[in-house]
Formats: sequence, structure tokens, C-alpha cells
Amino acid sequence: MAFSRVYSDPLSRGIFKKFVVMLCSLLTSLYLLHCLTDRCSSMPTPVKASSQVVGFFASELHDLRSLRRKRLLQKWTTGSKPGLSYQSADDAKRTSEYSRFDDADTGQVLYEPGPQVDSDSKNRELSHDMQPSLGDIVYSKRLAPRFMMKTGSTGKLSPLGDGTKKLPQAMIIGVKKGGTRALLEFLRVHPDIRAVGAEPHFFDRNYENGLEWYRELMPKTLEGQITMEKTPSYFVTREAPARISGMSRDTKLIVVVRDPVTRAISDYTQTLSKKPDIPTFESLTFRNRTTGLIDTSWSAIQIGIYAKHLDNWLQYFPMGQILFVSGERLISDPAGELGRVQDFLGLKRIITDKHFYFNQTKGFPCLKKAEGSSKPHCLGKTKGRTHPNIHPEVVQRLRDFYRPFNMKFYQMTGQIFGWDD
Ligand SMILES: Nc1ncnc2c1ncn2[C@@H]1O[C@H](COP(=O)(O)OS(=O)(=O)O)[C@@H](OP(=O)(O)O)[C@H]1O
Repeated sequence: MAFSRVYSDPLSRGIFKKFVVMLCSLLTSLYLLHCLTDRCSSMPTPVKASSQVVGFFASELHDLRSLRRKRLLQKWTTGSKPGLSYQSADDAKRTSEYSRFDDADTGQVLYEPGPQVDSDSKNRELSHDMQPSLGDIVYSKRLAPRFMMKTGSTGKLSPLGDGTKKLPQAMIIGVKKGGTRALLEFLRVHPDIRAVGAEPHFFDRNYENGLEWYRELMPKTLEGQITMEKTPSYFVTREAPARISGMSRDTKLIVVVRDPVTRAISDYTQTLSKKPDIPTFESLTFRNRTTGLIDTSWSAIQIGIYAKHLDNWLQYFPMGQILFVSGERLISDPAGELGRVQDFLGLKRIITDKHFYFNQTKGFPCLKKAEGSSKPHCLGKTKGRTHPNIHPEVVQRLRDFYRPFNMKFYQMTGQIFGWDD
């Protein structure tokens, strides 16, 4: 009754209409505010029940929210403090469950999910730069299901935390003491590369565990990303080429080579650091010091006969599928060598000069920002050790020994590494 009275009075009707319009805009503003605080997805969406106008607002809001998410993601992916503070309690627990395991040769402790692969090493330090990478962490539960992650340089959006463990499509197979750790650490900066940090030693020591075991060690990758690992002993493992080819004939292989004489001394220096009582380099080098006969059964010498090992790989892989990186140039011009590697892997050249600086104290190039960190990063103290002085006569004898093998190697690869200049 009261309503019909009000409605029949033209003045009251006008006021009533204005009231309704104001109420509607108030409700719409409230809804807008609610959505801007990112809470409206849990409510029944207004699109279904409402007019085109509300539908329009909903789509505008959607765009606004994706823009906010993209901005946030941009902030993360450009490396500004990706920190663990985004983790929920569950995720923090998951991270703490990551097993610690070592790089067989370096003793660096890396965080990787999965079983313990190598427990040889004695040196178990954790450096800040070896924490799980941004991509390894599934962020807080509230954010995870709705947030999207940029798939590397492809710019595709995929749900964060998604991805699957894949067998490596590319690997660094050698050589021991060539600079393999530096190469892997530098490559990890690339958004399209995900690599297992520790050396799996699957194709030499752990082959009987099977490919599923091996796959489990790998980090999750999104579409377009390359899975990588490095195990320098593969290059000198007789069975490795057949086994890797059995996994995939398309596997891309990278070998970091270094002057075999310096490499042998570096190898010896590493052993010496673990076992200070071993004989001198000179006495291990010769079978007979007076005749000058080199002991080729000593692994430190054996590994440097690159041409011989390469022959074995060429039985299973075409030359075009193997890239040789100069260990020397990796130090003098890291961006140049990284450029070649990115081309070989079919990736955009994202790692450039801008990523490196030369650390005077370390005496090596270092990363301005390591993967998943905003801090500068040099390799640990097991890389770039001071070598003992070796008698020049012994060094010369070794140079003479390696020369023909080096020449053969230059011929096979079509690259001159300059070890005999
Ligand atoms: N940027 C940078 N920082 C530190 N060290 C560098 C770098 N680039 C190459 N190198 C050289 O890498 C050598 C170790 O090689 P690897 O990583 O292949 O060693 S290992 O086989 O994994 O133990 C290591 O050998 P040594 O100098 O004999 O210790 C270094 O000379």
C-alpha cells in the first residue's frame, strides 16, 4: 500500500529511482573494491546472473587482475628478491625435505629433490647460491593455483609448479677439470634451461638403476625448456655413447676441453687436496723416468687423449651433435663461448656480456646474478685451486706426448684450440 502511494506520487517516484540508481552504483563499487583485493573468485561469479553491464565489468576486472599478476611475475622473474618468504608452511617443509647431495668432483653441496646420488665428498658446505632455484619452489598455496609462470623466452604462460620431469635433451659429458661446472652454472641463468645441480653419474656408475630413476633426478620443466645435466666422466666411459644413444639419438652433447697438460695438473691438484700423501706428479707421470716413458694408464694422463675418446663417441653420434667448448675461452671470454652454446641448443642468446664480471680476487669470471638470486656469484673454492709447480722438463715432455693427439683432435673437430702454440 505504502509502496503504491509512493510510486503514484511523481516526486517520490523520482527520489525512489535516484535511490535505486545510487544503491546499484554503491553495490557495484563495493564489488569492484572486493575484486581488487583479489577475493571475488571465491564468490559466485556475477557474470552468469547479471546483465551485459555487469559482464563487462567482470571482464574489465579480469584484465585488471591479470595485469597485476603479470606485474608481480615480472618482478619475480627479473630476479628482484624471489626469496623464500613467499612459501607457505607446507612449502617450507617441502623445501627442507630436499635432500643434500654432493657434486662428485667438487664437494659442493647442492639442493635437489630426489635420492642421494653421490656421497663421496667430505666437504659439505651450503653456500647461499646453491639454494633451490626460483623454478624449484612452488610458492604459497594461496598464490600457486592461480598464478602463471612465464615459460622462458617463449613468453608462454603456464601454471606455476606445473611441468614434468623429462630425460635430458642435452648434457655436458666432459671433460673432468675442463670447466664443466662453470659452464653449467652459467647456462642455468637461461630461463629455457633447467639443470640438475649434482652429477648423476647415471651412464657410468648408476646405469642399473634404470631410466625412471634417472628421470626422477631431473627438475621439472615446462614446454620449451631444456633439461640438462653434467657428468664429466661420461666422456671417457666406454659404454656411455651407446647408452646415451639408447636413451635418445637426438641428445645434444657438450664437451668442455682444456689443454690436456694443465688439465692433468688440475686433476692431480684435486686428488692431492683430498689425499696429501700421494706421490709427486712427476713420479706418477712416468713409467720410467730415465727413458721418459709416459704412464698412459694413469687416469690424469688418459683423460687428455681427447682424440681417442672422441672416436668412441663418433661411433654413435654425428659430429654435428657434439659441441666443443674451449675451457680457456670460457675463462677469457665466457659470453662468447656461451653464445656458441646457446646457438647449439637452439636457444635465444640471452646470456651475454652483461651477465659477467671479472672477480680480481677469484681470478675468474663470475656471474653478476646467479640463477634465482640477485647476488653476484663466483664458483666455490674447489674451482680455481693453485696448482703445484711442476718441473718444466716434465711439462715439456707431456706437451710432446700430447701434441700428435691434439693435432688429431683439431682435425676431427675442425677447431684449433691453441694448446701447442
Ligand atoms: N668462472 C670460473 N670460475 C672458476 N673456475 C673456472 C671458471 N671457469 C673455468 N674454470 C675452471 O674450471 C676448472 C674445474 O673444472 P670442472 O668444473 O670441470 O671440474 S670437475 O671435473 O667438475 O671437478 C677449474 O680448474 P682449476 O683451476 O684447476 O681448479 C677452473 O680453472
